[in-house]
Amino acid sequence: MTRTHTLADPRVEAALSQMFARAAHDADAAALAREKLPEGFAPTTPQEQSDAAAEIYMPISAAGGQLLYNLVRAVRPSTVVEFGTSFGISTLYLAAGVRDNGTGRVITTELSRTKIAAARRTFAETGLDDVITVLEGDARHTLRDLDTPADLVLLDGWKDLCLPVLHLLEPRLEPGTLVIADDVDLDSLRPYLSYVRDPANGYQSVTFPVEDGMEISCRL
Ligand SMILES: C[S@@+](CC[C@H](N)C(=O)[O-])C[C@H]1O[C@@H](n2cnc3c(N)ncnc32)[C@H](O)[C@@H]1O
Repeated sequence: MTRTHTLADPRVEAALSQMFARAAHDADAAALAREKLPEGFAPTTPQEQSDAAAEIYMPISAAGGQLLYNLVRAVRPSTVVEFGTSFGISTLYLAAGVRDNGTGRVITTELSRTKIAAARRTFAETGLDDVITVLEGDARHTLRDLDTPADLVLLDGWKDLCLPVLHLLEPRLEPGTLVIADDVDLDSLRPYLSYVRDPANGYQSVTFPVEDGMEISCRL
């Protein structure tokens, strides 16, 4: 018997390949963003950073996405929470896993209105919009009143906010919940990594060597 999966759905394959092709031009888009923020990212607010970066995809890698899909299949989460939708590449991998589980949903949050509009179109075109809820705004507010446990978490927004967002979600993490963060090589993720790698804080954490590295932390 041939088995298939939603990542092989032509609509999903086409959306992912188009978005990865556009993301290949991120360096050009980043140069334009730097012109909008001549003093750099540091003195600006997360909203200003997101507005300046509205054309930049900054996606997880395809291999990272396949890892997320497999984790969703294995964990069978009722609720996946994602911080940092961007144009929706990682969200599609998560939602494909949810679709193939036949149960669950993805809640994702993003600051850039431009990106949210594009991501919503993509979610509808791929037929995955019924399992995705997009929360518009700052994750520190949109995820504050989450009314359910977060059964699998992807933290991929601005790296200096990953630790505050984790703290916000901690009351909703049951023992055994996996929290995944992308881009372990970035300096701005260091405070987060120090926290989840210190067993005193209640995680067993491992760096998974997929492309630029994902930190997978299990809530104890
Ligand atoms: C690295 S990109 C996410 C890439 C996405 N996960 C993917 O694989 O395509 C980070 C995104 O997080 C968003 N972001 C940053 N800080 C945020 C915040 N406080 N609340 C919501 N979204 C935020 C940015 O606007 C940006 O689009």
